[in-house]
Amino acid sequence: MSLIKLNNVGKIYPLGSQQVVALADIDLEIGAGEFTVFAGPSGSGKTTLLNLIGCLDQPTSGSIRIDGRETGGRTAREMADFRLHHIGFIFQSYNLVPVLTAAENAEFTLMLQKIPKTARRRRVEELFAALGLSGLEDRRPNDLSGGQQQRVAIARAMAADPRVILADEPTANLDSQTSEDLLRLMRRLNEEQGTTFIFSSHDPQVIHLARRVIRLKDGRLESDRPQSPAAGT
Ligand SMILES: Nc1ncnc2c1ncn2[C@@H]1O[C@H](COP(=O)(O)OP(=O)(O)OP(=O)(O)O)[C@@H](O)[C@H]1O
Repeated sequence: MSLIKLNNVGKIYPLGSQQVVALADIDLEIGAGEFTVFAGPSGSGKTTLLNLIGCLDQPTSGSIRIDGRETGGRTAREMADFRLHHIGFIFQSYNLVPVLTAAENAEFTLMLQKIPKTARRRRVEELFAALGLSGLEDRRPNDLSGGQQQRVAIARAMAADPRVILADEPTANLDSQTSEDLLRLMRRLNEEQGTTFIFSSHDPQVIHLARRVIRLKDGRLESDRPQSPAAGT
C-alpha cells in the first residue's frame, strides 16, 4: 500500500474576481522510504502540492490518503492533530524559535506530544549525534550557521519519527556546498533510518540527489522518473 495517494487532486485559489488553477488532475502515489523531489519552475505548484500532502491546506477537488487515512473533511483542529502525529516539516527559513536553545527547538514536537523529558533528551541526543550537531545543544539559533540551523530543523522534524518529512525548498537560503551537504545528510538518514522524505527544489544540483524526480509544470505532472543511486553519489 502506498504511504501517500493522491486521486485526481486539484487546487484553485480565488484571487479577486479571478481563479488561479494552482494544481489540476494530480494522480500520484508515494511509498514509504522514498526520497523524492518535486521539481519545477517558480509557480509550477510545488508548494501547493506539499501543503496539501502536509494537511496545511485542503484540495478543491479530489482526495488525498496518507497511510490509508483520508485527509479530507477534517476540522482545523483535527488537521493540526494529524500533522503533529504523522508529518514532519522543514522550512526554507528554518523557523526555529529564537529564544529556545538548539536542543529545546529539536524537542519541540515531542513536548507538544507530551513525551517525558528524559525520553525527549535521549532522542535529541541521538539525533544530534546523527546530524553532526553534538556540542551545539545549548546554542541559540542566532549563534548557529544557516546549515547548522537547518540541521536542527531536521532534528525537530525527525524527533517524533513521523511517517513522512516534507521540506519546501530546504536549501533555498544556503550556499551551494552547504546545500549539497544537507541533501546528502538527508539522504543518509533516509537510507539508514528509513525516513520518507519529500522535498521541493528548482536547483539542479539538489534535484540530482533525489531518487525519484517528479516534475511539475503549470500545476500538472510533467514527468515522474526514478534516478539511479549512482546519479547522486
Ligand atoms: N494564496 C494564493 N492565492 C492565489 N494564488 C496563489 C496562492 N498561492 C499560490 N498561488 C498561485 O498558485 C500557483 C502555484 O504556486 P506555488 O507557490 O504552489 O508554486 P511553486 O512551484 O511552489 O513556486 P515557487 O518555487 O516560486 O515557490 C502560482 O500561480 C501561484 O501564483
